[in-house]
Amino acid sequence: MNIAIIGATGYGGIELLRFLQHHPHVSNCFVYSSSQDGALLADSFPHIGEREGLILRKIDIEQIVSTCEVVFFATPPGVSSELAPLLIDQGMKVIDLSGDFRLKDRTVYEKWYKRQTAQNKYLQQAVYGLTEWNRENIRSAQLLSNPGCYPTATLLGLAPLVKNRLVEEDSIVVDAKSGVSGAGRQASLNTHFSEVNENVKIYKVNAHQHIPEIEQMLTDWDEHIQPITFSTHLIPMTRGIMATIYAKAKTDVSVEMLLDLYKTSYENSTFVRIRKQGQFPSTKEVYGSNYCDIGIAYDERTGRVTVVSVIDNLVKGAAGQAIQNFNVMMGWDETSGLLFAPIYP
Ligand SMILES: NC(=O)C1=CN([C@@H]2O[C@H](COP(=O)(O)OP(=O)(O)OC[C@H]3O[C@@H](n4cnc5c(N)ncnc54)[C@H](OP(=O)(O)O)[C@@H]3O)[C@@H](O)[C@H]2O)C=CC1
Ligand SMILES: CC(=O)N[C@@H](CCC(=O)OP(=O)(O)O)C(=O)O
Repeated sequence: MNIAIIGATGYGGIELLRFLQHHPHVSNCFVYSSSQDGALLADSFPHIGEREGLILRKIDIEQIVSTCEVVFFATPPGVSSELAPLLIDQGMKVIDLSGDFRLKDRTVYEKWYKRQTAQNKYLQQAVYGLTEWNRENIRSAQLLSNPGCYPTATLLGLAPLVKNRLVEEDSIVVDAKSGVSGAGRQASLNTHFSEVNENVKIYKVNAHQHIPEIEQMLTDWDEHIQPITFSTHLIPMTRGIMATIYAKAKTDVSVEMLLDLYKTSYENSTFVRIRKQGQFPSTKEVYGSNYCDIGIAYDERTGRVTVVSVIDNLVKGAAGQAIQNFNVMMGWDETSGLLFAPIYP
């Protein structure tokens, strides 16, 4: 199968290439750029090596349709909403790593992203790719909207609690931290070394674009769920997200019962690993891999559950989950090309 990657000169795009070049069902990856037509991808990323000979091509829809079967977008907001419909209308399969197709209500997208997105019919057609909880719909998807990095960690951590109505609907608080690669490769004031090093910064307080994405999924699972408190922090590391989630239990629960529930919920999900009682994951334990590791505690004094969920933002939070969804869409083993162990230390 031939694959197109649009946005290959960015972090999400180059991570897609890292996995897809070794994928058992992919023969060729073609890489596209809006700014570097004809250049070697190795000029942007010398680590891939010039011998790979990957030349960046101009984004030409007709050329892509005639060469490739599946198109991945790893582009900033506003790009896929413009280009993906042209591919969809010609029967192509599209997997979008951006937020353009994640929110079903255009007015909600416009409020949080402060820009326009695609026509409603494409938003309704898009299938949300939180793989572990939407496999049936993903199998028949033509337009796959890959979840955001923070929503992936948060929703995988919350799903068993919310789906089983175990927590008070208005009690969910998420404290999340991310490495700097989550902001992409382009330099900015907020992400340059001396701003980030030896520093922890909270950002987009009560205004993060992932809040409506998380709430959309939670209310699909339980319509009574109330708005959540969700805070994001930038921390001095390259990759990784930790979402620490707090919620008040509705009924008497125990940590043993919660661990059993999580293990059962994810028993058929290779990429979600539940820690033993008293053990909690750290971001390095999933670095470079498609795993989401989860630890759980219950405080009998407060009646609150704490869930700790970690992922690599560029893998399970972006390229890895996109390929997991690609595998499901194509009817292959969900883990194809993805069973790399985390890099440790
Ligand atoms: N980084 C992360 O951890 C995650 C990112 N995402 C999402 O994935 C997408 C890509 O993110 P990331 O790789 O980090 O971003 P980067 O900024 O690293 O890369 C984005 C790439 O998009 C291309 N691009 C820019 N403008 C245009 C345009 N007008 N038309 C076509 N291509 C364009 C650029 O390549 P060129 O100039 O060569 O065209 C650029 O290299 C974003 O929407 C992001 O929100 C989702 C989850 C996690
Ligand atoms: C560290 C950092 O800046 N992270 C980004 C995550 C970007 C992302 O995944 O946003 P999309 O919803 O557009 O895909 C942020 O917080 O906005």
